[in-house]
Amino acid sequence: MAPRKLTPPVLGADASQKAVAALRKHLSAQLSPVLCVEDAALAARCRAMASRESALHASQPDARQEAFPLDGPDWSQLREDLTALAERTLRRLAPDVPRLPLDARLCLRRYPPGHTGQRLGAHVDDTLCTLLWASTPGLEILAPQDDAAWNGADVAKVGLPTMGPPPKVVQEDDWATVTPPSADCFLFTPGNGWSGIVTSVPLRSPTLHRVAVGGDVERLSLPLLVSVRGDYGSALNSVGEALRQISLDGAAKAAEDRLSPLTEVLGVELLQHLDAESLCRLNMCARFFGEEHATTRRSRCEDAARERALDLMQGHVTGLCVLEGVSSVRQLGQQVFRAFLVAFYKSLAREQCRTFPYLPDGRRIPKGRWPKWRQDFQGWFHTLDAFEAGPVAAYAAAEALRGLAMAVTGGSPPQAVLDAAREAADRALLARPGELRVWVDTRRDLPHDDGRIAALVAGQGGRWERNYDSDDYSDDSYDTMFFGTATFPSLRHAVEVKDALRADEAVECLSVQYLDWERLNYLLS
Ligand SMILES: O=C(O)CCC(=O)C(=O)O
Ligand SMILES: [Fe+2]
Repeated sequence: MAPRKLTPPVLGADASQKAVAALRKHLSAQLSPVLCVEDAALAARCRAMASRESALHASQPDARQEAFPLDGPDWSQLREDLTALAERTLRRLAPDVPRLPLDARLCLRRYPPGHTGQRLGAHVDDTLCTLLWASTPGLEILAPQDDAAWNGADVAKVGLPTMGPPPKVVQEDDWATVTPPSADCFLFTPGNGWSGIVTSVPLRSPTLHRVAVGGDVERLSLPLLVSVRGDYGSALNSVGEALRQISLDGAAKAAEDRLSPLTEVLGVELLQHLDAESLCRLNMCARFFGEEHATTRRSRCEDAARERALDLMQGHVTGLCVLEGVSSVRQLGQQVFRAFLVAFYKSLAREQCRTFPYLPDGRRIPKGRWPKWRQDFQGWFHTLDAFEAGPVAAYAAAEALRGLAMAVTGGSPPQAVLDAAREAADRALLARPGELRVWVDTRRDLPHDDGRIAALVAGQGGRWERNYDSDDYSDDSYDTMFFGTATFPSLRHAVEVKDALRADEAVECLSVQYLDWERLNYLLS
């Protein structure tokens, strides 16, 4: 019996809000959801590049399926363009999902002619989502006749050994062949990581699929496997892994067994003591199995994160509360509050690595730790994470406050508000962790003064190094320059000794290496 054919709905470039809402419903309702995404130019590029690449590889005798890694600038460019299409698709379906950094893998699969039956076994992709171009149909998805009798846990168990009750078995006629409506289509399918991230489009299950293709035609495909990169990616993935375990080992029990028993055992107060990342992980679980707060409709973890972030913000937005005539950050109007968070994030993204390269525990701040876009529930974790990271957040908050005070008052905020923000920024700067190198210009290029300067610097735990003129090959011993560097254990150490250093007759002036770092120069002057 020829397999049934199934044509997925198309997400057109000009789809209305209503059409997109219908597609979301479709994704949520299907056991193995698939959408088509059209892009004629990209599809044509895939076709041309896939056949060119395939021609470079000799066929293995009897291979039912071969996969080739793709190297070189053309493939990198294509991967980027496909990833951009996947991201656009994702954002149209779930605009509330924060812009998480994505990673994508691309390979070429070749299904040589002359075989029948299954060519790539049934699986769910370990991705956030997958974008698939293929030269001909051949992808099959699970679409059982008794659809209503299946749930997500059944799909997760397909093909796996289990100790529990016998899993559902997929029959041959439970598969349907996906037939896109045109050759310009890509197939978009959610993977295992979807549900941990795209909570606004819940799924019955991610897409269980396989490839079965027969006949005399060679089939080529380019699957783009998209996942979330970085800390969040691994945090979310490990939660995804744990959740899969839970759903495999005891789905029925877990669905009933929400977060409340955990908090009953450990106490709700526990949530106050978790760091942002742990809270985020727990929240991910809570969103699956957790209890919502009856009035806020947020999960308990999300609520706890929000409360803690508000407490931490309280000290930083005093000036804003004064301007708005309220006494607590909780009373700030939603618009003002949002504007503050946007300004805070802008400032954080600008300052984090340059002014504050180190976290209080000595680690370097990883690039992109705080993404610019923070909305909805993950925003609270980013906010909390930032405020837990020491003075960098206090500095960003003070900077944000100053800009916002200007905007709120049409350019003339009360001096007291500006002064308070300035003071908060200076305090944050003085608490900057990590080494600081100070440039010291001297009045003479003679090394005679070095002992004195070195002693002053060493008094604050620092070290002094005179710069040498590497081009000076003359045999006099004074091939030293008019400057050197003093490296202090922290900025505060430098500020402690700056007056004594500047008072020394040998010292001309002090500066820090970043010339646009005006405030620090001011503090050191
Ligand atoms: O080749 C195909 O059409 C599907 C490939 C696939 O499912 C995968 O690479 O995960
Ligand atoms: Fe796949």
